[in-house]
Amino acid sequence: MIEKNKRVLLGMSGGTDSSVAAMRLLEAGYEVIGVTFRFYELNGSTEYLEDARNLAERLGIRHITYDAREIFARQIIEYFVQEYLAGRTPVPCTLCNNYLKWPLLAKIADEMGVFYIATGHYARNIRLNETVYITHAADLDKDQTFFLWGLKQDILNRMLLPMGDITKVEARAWAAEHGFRKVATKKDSIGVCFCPMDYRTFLKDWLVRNGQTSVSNSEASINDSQTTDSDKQTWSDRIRRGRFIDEKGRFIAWHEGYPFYTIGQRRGLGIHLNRPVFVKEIDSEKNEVVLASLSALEKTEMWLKDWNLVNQERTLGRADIIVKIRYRKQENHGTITITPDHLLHVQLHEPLTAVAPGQAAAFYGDGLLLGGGIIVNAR
Ligand SMILES: Nc1ncnc2c1ncn2[C@@H]1O[C@H](COP(=O)(O)OP(=O)(O)OP(=O)(O)O)[C@@H](O)[C@H]1O
Repeated sequence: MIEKNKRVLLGMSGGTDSSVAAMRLLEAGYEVIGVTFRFYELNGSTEYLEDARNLAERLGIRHITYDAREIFARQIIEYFVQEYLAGRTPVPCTLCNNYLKWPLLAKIADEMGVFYIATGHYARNIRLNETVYITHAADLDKDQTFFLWGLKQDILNRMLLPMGDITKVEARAWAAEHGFRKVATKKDSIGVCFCPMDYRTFLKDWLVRNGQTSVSNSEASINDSQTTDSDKQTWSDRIRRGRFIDEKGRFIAWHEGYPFYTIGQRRGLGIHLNRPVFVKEIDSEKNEVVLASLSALEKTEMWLKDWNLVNQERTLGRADIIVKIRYRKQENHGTITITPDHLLHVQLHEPLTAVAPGQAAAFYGDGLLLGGGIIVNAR
């Protein structure tokens, strides 16, 4: 058991939030060690590493880098692509936070004999009767609790969240007042870190690049050529022109390939009808995308896998649980139970549209983040 001293390992991305978090932890009297994970480098840029290093140097704190590119590529990027290829909607940030970022922080902290771990997430935590819960940030606009439902007590017990009590505007002002102009004026990161553009462009690039990788491997070894051909076949097979159909199976128009559409999507379908239509279903086997009116997308029940509940008593069977399937403000009410095959069943009290398999649902009650899971099915 590591002693709870005033040492903390902080994830430093080089961005405003984790930089201000470092300053706030120092001000609170902690000895801060910064770690920057190399997850993914957009266009090969390592400016974030330099920024984190420079800041650590200015603050006089120890800084290390940790190369997590391989595991990130496998666990997050490949999962992201495979989910779209399976006709589902992935949640890479949720997975990264719950299964990669926080567990890595804990692992490295353990190796260093450091108890506390921290990030610049906008969230707070609170201990109630020996259980630690995540709660909303003071800045509700920036609240990131939605991404943290999978964390368990081993992590929650050690978390410090220095940005939970301040707003982003205050964070920028704080950095500026302390003479850190670059930190104060950094742009907010938007969307998924490895895919800030439209995911369709990313998907196309990734598939082409991975197809090409196989080709170049086969050039190195002639014996590989058969595998390569079948790989190429798989990609081109999966992404090909298909049919937009209505709920009765009638042809509406051609689409570019089912992975380029998500449930609930209205824009960018490339078709013009005299009524608004939305993606209702994706059939990856048949390469068909069902379009329907918004009301046809309404669901009142969901089943979740890979779920986590911080406290079952506070969550199960209660009628006032808030269910969120989006990071942004949307919220709904539901009753949650465990099914005999160990899924979570969510009975929604008001219908929700655009519920997509693969997405996450998070639960809140009494102002606490109570857990969540990955949507397998909805009706
Ligand atoms: N590459 C990284 N290395 C170490 N920690 C990271 C890294 N990326 C993110 N984090 C940690 O996770 C937190 C949340 O990251 P996220 O990218 O979701 O938010 P953000 O608002 O862009 O944060 P920031 O302004 O600090 O970049 C960050 O504040 C930071 O503590």
